[in-house]
Amino acid sequence: MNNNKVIQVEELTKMFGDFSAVNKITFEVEKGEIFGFLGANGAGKTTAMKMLIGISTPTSGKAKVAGFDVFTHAEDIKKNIGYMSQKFALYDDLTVKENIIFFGGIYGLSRKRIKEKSEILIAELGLESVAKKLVGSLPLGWKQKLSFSVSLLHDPKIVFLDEPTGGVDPITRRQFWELIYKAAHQGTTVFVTTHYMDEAEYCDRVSIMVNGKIEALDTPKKLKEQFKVDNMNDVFLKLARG
Ligand SMILES: Nc1ncnc2c1ncn2[C@@H]1O[C@H](COP(=O)(O)OP(=O)(O)OP(=O)(O)O)[C@@H](O)[C@H]1O
Repeated sequence: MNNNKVIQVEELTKMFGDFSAVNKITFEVEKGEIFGFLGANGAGKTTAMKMLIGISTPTSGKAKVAGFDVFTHAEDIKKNIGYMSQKFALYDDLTVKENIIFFGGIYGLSRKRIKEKSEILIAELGLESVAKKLVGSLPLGWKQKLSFSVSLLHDPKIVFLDEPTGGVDPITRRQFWELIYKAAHQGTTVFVTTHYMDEAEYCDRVSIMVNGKIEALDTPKKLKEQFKVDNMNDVFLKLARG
């Protein structure tokens, strides 16, 4: 595999009975790229992402993630990726520090490494004053930033973010995106689904799924040119709403 291609997908398909939830999608994502994965509700994003993170076997097609084949090496994929969603966050009844220690353990980090990482992470996020507080007592935006950092504890090549900023205000979302940029600058590939079109503008490239197919894929700038509109919201409306 070309080392710069962290995701390689060819004609990937998932059928539920006669229904193609994901219908022959083909794309590649490079190292350090922020790849936006957009589509209206029911377009097939979650189904596609589940195949890429190794928890759902495709019906047909090919896909490699972090160098591993989704058909034959799904377990290796799980160990080598980060994952964060709005729904799966941290444990509310553990403190900030305890969550880091807990997830560090799950990811197989040594005690020494967990200690180092937790100090760096708490300092980077400016969480010193709340390190011993229960995560449940923190505002949602802080939880999401912490959850993102925790998903990177084991230095994965790629992190999958499933609507990571749902429900928080635009300023907090912007701060969250600063963390995404930082991870990408350090070489982590970011695969992100979102319903916020301002966030689509922040991606290096964006794909838009409609009824199981990728109907458009390019940089936000080129997509706006192609559809002759001046924002991603209008690109999305033209495609996803017909
Ligand atoms: N296990 C399943 N069995 C049958 N149909 C399914 C199953 N999972 C998903 N689908 C269908 O596949 C289609 C795509 O669903 P999917 O959840 O992937 O969409 P999505 O783009 O992630 O939507 P959302 O933004 O609402 O999460 C939908 O029509 C859904 O009803």
